[in-house]
Amino acid sequence: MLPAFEHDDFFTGRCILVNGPVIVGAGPSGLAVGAGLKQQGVPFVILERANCIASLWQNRTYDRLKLHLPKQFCELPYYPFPENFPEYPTKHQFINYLESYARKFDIEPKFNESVQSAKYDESCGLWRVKTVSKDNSTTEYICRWLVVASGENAEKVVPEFEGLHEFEGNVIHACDYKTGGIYRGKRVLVVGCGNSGMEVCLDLCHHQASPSMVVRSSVHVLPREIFGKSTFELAVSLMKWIPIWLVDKILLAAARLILGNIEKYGLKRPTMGPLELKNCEGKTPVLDIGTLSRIRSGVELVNGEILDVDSIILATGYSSNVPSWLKENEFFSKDGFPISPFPNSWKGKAGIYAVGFTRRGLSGASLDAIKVAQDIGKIWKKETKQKNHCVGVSCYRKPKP
Ligand SMILES: Cc1cc2nc3c(=O)[nH]c(=O)nc-3n(C[C@H](O)[C@H](O)[C@H](O)COP(=O)(O)OP(=O)(O)OC[C@H]3O[C@@H](n4cnc5c(N)ncnc54)[C@H](O)[C@@H]3O)c2cc1C
Ligand SMILES: NC(=O)C1=CN([C@@H]2O[C@H](COP(=O)(O)OP(=O)(O)OC[C@H]3O[C@@H](n4cnc5c(N)ncnc54)[C@H](OP(=O)(O)O)[C@@H]3O)[C@@H](O)[C@H]2O)C=CC1
Ligand SMILES: O=C(O)C(=O)Cc1c[nH]c2ccccc12
Repeated sequence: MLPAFEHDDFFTGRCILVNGPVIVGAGPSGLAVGAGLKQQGVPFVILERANCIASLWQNRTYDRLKLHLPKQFCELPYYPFPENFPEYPTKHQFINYLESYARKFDIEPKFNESVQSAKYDESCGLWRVKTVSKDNSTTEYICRWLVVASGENAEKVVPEFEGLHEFEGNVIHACDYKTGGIYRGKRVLVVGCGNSGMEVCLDLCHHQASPSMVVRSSVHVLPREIFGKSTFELAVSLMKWIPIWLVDKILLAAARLILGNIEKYGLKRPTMGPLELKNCEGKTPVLDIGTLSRIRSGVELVNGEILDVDSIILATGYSSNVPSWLKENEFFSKDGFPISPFPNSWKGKAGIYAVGFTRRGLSGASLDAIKVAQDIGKIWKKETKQKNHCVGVSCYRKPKP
């Protein structure tokens, strides 16, 4: 049955019926679901607001970025990284991999289509997904399944603070920072001490700028490696055997041994351990790739002082944008993340799915993608078989004798 149009919902653009799921976002999550569906012969449409795949990686990250988890935790399903990739691939290597991933599975997202709203139409049991493109034309996609893969980092968080509007220097968000060339010899205030803030500071140091970092609350900094083994890998192995709080204790002891007492640089540690904090609140620990040694080599601690700076970089994080377009309140909460925690966050009612919202980076996204593609594939095949059977019956004509 085709959807009934409501009075208050008058729509003038194109209308496209999709025989399969609509996937919102062509980042690693959307591509991984696409690959799983392609393998089963299930048709789908990926809607992407940018003009390329993985726009977070291509357009909103700095040049020097490398994956900070070892490569085995960052591969997408069904297609491994090339063998010559280093332990921590560069962003360019990762982007090349994603491009070949899309090519391998013949995934062609619809670019420049930003999803403005998605609503379940109970009258026909279908999702109605409206997009607007660059030329302002609108399209409505109608489908049985909706896969939300728009990312945990869809929008930048830009805080308001006193004096920001009067400040005459240059203010950017970390997502617009590429390299420190233009900051040579300048005093730069970096607001935020997550992985972005830390790595932007390090890059500024490499470019002979003088960064100061605002540390609002507390942060766990861990060495990226512990005795030659990736901290993340070590944590994952330990968690199979011992409780998470004990793993945290071990990580913190190792961090103390390797990094020393970081509190003396003004970096207070949260009371909860690093992995528990990541699990409970989604706050990612900083994996140090050299910033700490720069702090040691001489950054002053400023507290309540007035700082004279030339530029500001807001490394204040990101948010999901799902609440701005998804008209639904059972599966996603107001913060733009699924209400049910991992591992039950991938499937909702009425054909809605979420991929890449478990705060477990690329490995979490891959796990979601496999489950979602399998689930949709199973239902799609069953329904398609039934439909074909029906069509077969209705088209049957008794041959003339
Ligand atoms: C600087 C940085 C470094 C990171 N490094 C690592 C790492 O080393 N290892 C790791 O595991 N994770 C890392 N992450 C986490 C990151 O979330 C994942 O790497 C990955 O990008 C998540 O993929 P995704 O497809 O879920 O989201 P995204 O990559 O954000 O892709 C979502 C896509 O959806 C599109 N979109 C959003 N809203 C709409 C809309 N309304 N309509 C249409 N399209 C829309 C976006 O344009 C985007 O292309 C990093 C994150 C950042 C910010
Ligand atoms: N190499 C890599 O792989 C990298 C990975 N990433 C990943 O990208 C994701 C996003 O990281 P990131 O961009 O660092 O964001 P985060 O959300 O991790 O960190 C944001 C930081 O900004 C601070 N902050 C927010 N608002 C304010 C404010 N108004 N005043 C002062 N401080 C403020 C936060 O402080 P508070 O804690 O007090 O809220 C926090 O320190 C993470 O998952 C991270 O791991 C990022 C960079 C590199
Ligand atoms: O980089 C990110 O955003 C990630 O979410 C990767 C990640 C998942 N679990 C972690 C635990 C410690 C450090 C990074 C991660």
